[in-house]
Amino acid sequence: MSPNGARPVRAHASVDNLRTYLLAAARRDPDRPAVIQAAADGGLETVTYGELERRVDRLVDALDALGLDVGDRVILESDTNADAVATLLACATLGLPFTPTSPEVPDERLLTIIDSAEPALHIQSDHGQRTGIPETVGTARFGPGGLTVERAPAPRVRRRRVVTPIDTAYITFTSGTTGRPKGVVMSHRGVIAFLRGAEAARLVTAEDRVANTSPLQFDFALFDIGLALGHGATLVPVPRARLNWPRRFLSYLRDAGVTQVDGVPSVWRPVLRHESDLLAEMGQEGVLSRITFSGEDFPLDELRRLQELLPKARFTNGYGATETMAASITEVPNPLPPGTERLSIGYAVAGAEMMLLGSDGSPVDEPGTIGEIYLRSPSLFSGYWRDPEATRAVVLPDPLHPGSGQVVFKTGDLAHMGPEGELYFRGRVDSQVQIRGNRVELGEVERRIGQFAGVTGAVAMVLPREDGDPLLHAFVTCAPAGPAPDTREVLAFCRAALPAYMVPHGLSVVNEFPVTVNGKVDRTALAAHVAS
Ligand SMILES: Nc1ncnc2c1ncn2[C@@H]1O[C@H](COS(=O)(=O)NC(=O)C[C@H](N)c2ccccc2)[C@@H](O)[C@H]1O
Repeated sequence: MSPNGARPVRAHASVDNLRTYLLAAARRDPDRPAVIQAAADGGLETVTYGELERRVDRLVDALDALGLDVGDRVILESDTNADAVATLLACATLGLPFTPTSPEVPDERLLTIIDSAEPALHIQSDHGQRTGIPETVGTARFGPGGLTVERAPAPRVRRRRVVTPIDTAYITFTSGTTGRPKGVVMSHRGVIAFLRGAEAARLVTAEDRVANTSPLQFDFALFDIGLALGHGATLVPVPRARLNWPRRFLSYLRDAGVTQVDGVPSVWRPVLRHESDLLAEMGQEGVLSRITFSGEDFPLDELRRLQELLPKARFTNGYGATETMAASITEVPNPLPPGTERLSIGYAVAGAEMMLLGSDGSPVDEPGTIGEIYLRSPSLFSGYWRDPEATRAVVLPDPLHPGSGQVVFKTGDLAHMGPEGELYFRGRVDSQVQIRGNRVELGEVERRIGQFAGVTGAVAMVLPREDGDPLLHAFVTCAPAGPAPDTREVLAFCRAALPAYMVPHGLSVVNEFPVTVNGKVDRTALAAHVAS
């Protein structure tokens, strides 16, 4: 019995709960490897499904003893590893929503999240460095030995007894474009609905070893955990430090026998730049059988170079927003047919539906015409944490059946439909820019610049200006060997093929593109580059 006499809360094995869904393989074959990870001695260690479940249950008992109530929040700060997964599964078992964050998230952002989430507990790993957690929050550490409580959370009376599928599994804070981060509240039912929908894409079998390269606060990491464990496969978390050293990154993948690598496009940039030979060697070995990416457009010239090095691998484009975990999983042909201008984001996963609406709210079903993607999905989030107004702005009555009570998610993404109804991403609604009254598609400018000899990457954006038209500016990276391209020549090259209003006003050569903590191109940092 727990301290105040209540029956301990548990998720019953029969209902949808992250723990039951992700540990199902432990029932089937507890000796299979659940996680292969870097060991303290620099080698690799394996945690089986049986061992993982033992760690979960030991953490459940320790957390249960703290007398937290279903719905009390826990901040889980860690790199992705077996003990972090055990901790989030222990939280799921007890109905404690976890807010994932990672060591590289700056202090003031963590404090903003704590201010919003008002968590009962902050848990970090044994060797976590975080200090300065407010007194109102309990603190603890986890490790292979279990949970060590440093500061017990404030006592509370337990009101709830059971954990239900619509209870919150996690709240992940996105860096919303407007400063204040928004807490995306995902229920057990929602997360499992997407993972079940993704099963139909048959990305993974139990023999696969899936490398995760995203930080825990990015739901691409949570998808990787769900995908690997949900199929009884093996999760291989890649330590952050390895990602910045391409040779160490590739040797880690090889040593761990990784068969799939999940990551945003930027994780491949250093490898393509510095270790293409080693990657080509691995491509010939044929162990790497699938590359799954998401988060932003994969620049096509980089994707083509990656495909040349991995001719036997399959490529998958995962599209969607944290508010529904994701929306579509689409096979990308390898090699890309010549002349391909954009990647398809295909069709929504089983059980969900993407539709295009025009700015007047009417359905767009004319191939080639741009509309905004609205998503009907069983994995729709529960809402933004304590922000009903922001929720109402994106969870809308189904425009096709307004009286039905159905709701859809307004994605803020634009797309056009292809001949078979498959969708092609055309940027964000708020990134459609007008230059001197003309709509400019930044991707088109970037594609043109990318064709200039020696340019390896291009990012176009408008720089805000107090007075007068916003200025179109482009940033390029170039091959390490060759000379930096002459900016005047690049602009002349644009003028030869683009209307005048689409020719950048300025062009900067940068060594590499800055990325956000989630690994996406950081356009704010780029703009600051020019301001400085
Ligand atoms: N494959 C894409 N092409 C092009 N633009 C994209 C793409 N995937 C997102 N995006 C963009 O990123 C936005 C969502 O950003 S997010 O909320 O941080 N979520 C993600 O980036 C990852 C997403 N939750 C996810 C998790 C797990 C598997 C697949 C996808 C979308 O609305 C798109 O604008």
